[in-house]
Amino acid sequence: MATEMATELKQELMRVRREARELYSRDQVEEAVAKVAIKLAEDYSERFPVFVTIMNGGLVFAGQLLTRLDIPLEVDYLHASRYLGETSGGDVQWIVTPTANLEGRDVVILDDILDVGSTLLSIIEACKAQGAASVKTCVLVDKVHDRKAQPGLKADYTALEAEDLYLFGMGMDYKGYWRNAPGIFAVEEA
Ligand SMILES: O=P(O)(O)OC[C@H]1O[C@H](OP(=O)(O)OP(=O)(O)O)[C@H](O)[C@@H]1O
Ligand code: HPA
Repeated sequence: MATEMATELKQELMRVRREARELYSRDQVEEAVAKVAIKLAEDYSERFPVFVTIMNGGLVFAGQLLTRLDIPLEVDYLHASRYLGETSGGDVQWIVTPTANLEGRDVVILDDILDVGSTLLSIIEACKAQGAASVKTCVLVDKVHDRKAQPGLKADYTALEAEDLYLFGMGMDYKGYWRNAPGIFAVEEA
């Protein structure tokens, strides 16, 4: 029954948070974000780029990063998802496309995590198809494993690396929850 399931989910969400392993504290994340911001500010200071955040996961990272960039830039977002509240991914589904005209623009895509990389690859392709002059990617965390959609796939800017565990916090969700967790946490197997 629906109510019983909801109770189970509530208990699971509390257990996952309680038992999670902190990989990076909020302060460590902020420090890493500040370093990436320095590089981006150098590279884009005179290019009037558009920074496109991938919702929902990219929200927290973008919020931290953008205010550290004192350069003229535009902010836009798109919503694409291939996990849809689950912990394993399917095909990338586009929910909202960017409103800015990307033709001729220098585009920087912001996201929380590069895992397999299918999401970023699909978005890079879509931005190029719209005529972007350049498309670079910037992620908060790169999950280290050998299942990348293309061997050796990396973002152009990476704040942190993490081991091959299911992560949440700083924008990354566990079953739709805990994006707000203050740090990067790994789910401990029950
Ligand atoms: O590298 P990949 O294996 O493609 O996974 C990375 C993507 O997965 C998550 O999004 P999700 O589909 O969960 O949507 P969300 O942003 O709403 O959480 C995350 O925010 C990335 O966009
Ligand atoms: O480890 C993860 N956590 C949250 N969202 C994700 N999307 C891809 N991998 C992950």
